[in-house]
Amino acid sequence: MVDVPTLVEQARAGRPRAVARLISLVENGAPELREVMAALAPYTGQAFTVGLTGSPGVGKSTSTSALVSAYRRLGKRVGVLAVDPSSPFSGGALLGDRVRMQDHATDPEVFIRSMATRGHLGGLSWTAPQALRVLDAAGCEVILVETVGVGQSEVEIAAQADTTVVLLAPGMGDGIQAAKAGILEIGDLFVVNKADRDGADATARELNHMLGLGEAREPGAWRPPILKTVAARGEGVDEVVEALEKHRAWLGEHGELAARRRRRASDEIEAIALTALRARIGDLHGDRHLDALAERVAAGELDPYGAADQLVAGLTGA
Ligand SMILES: Nc1nc2c(ncn2[C@@H]2O[C@H](COP(=O)(O)OP(=O)(O)OP(=O)(O)O)[C@@H](O)[C@H]2O)c(=O)[nH]1
Repeated sequence: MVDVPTLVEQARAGRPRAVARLISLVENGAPELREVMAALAPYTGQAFTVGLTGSPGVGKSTSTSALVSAYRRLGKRVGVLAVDPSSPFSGGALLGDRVRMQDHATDPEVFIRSMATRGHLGGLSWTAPQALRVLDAAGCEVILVETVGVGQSEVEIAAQADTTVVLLAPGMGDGIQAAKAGILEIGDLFVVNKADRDGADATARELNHMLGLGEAREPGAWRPPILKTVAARGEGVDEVVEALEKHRAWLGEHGELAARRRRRASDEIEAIALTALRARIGDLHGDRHLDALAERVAAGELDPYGAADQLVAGLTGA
């Protein structure tokens, strides 16, 4: 049995084990989640969430760790969520292996957690936002969401944050790769890491060109800055924090923060509702009903839309 009220109280007091247990409940899609989310709701909405994405090897975990240090210097409580949508492995193991994060392992004001979401019942659309709620309620003022890889799901997760940082590194043809993966559109901030290597300026220029940053924009529009860092030495990282704070202020002034959060909430509600519907289709009709419809569709006796209508109609009034 999970004692939800006690767990929530402990998490709010910043007890790492309680935070970890709540995130495990999210990850496992536990039945207690409904109660957990209801209890957490009044304490959420405070954290500034920052998504970080970029090709493997650009230095995401090094940058995340450097950003944690920078925010800690400002006295902020920080949460880190590393999401790996392609991995079925869960628990803290993943990040535990990530040596660069170990600098913060003993800091009681830093909460680090990795999540594997492959095969999760509700999919990604609700696991990451719900884990964010836990960290938010635990008093994290900033939450960094690092995604592993740049597949479509990773991009979606990073784009769900208040502010999204796209990381690149010189000499990897990264600009072009990023454009292909559709991540240029989601960047509020671009960071060319490994600026100690040749080609950082060229990458920044290429990016500037691809983003059309030289062109005129509407007055008041956000112009994504391109910054350079050497994350391994912490260089340029304070400037990234400054740019993040600028973007946060811009979001607030333009009503975008609220709009982004509403969009995120609406995705979350839809995902939960769809999961519930899917479960009800299964419960109400069982496979036999679906099989019978499928047989008729396959035999050309019924069209798939008509069959789907019959399935959905069975849900009303249930
Ligand atoms: N030269 C240089 N190397 C760096 C810098 N930042 C990170 N690295 C190195 O780049 C490699 C990849 O860094 P990670 O932080 O693991 O990169 P990642 O993007 O998280 O990579 P994945 O774990 O594969 O997703 C490591 O060997 C780092 O030490 C930098 O600013 N300059």
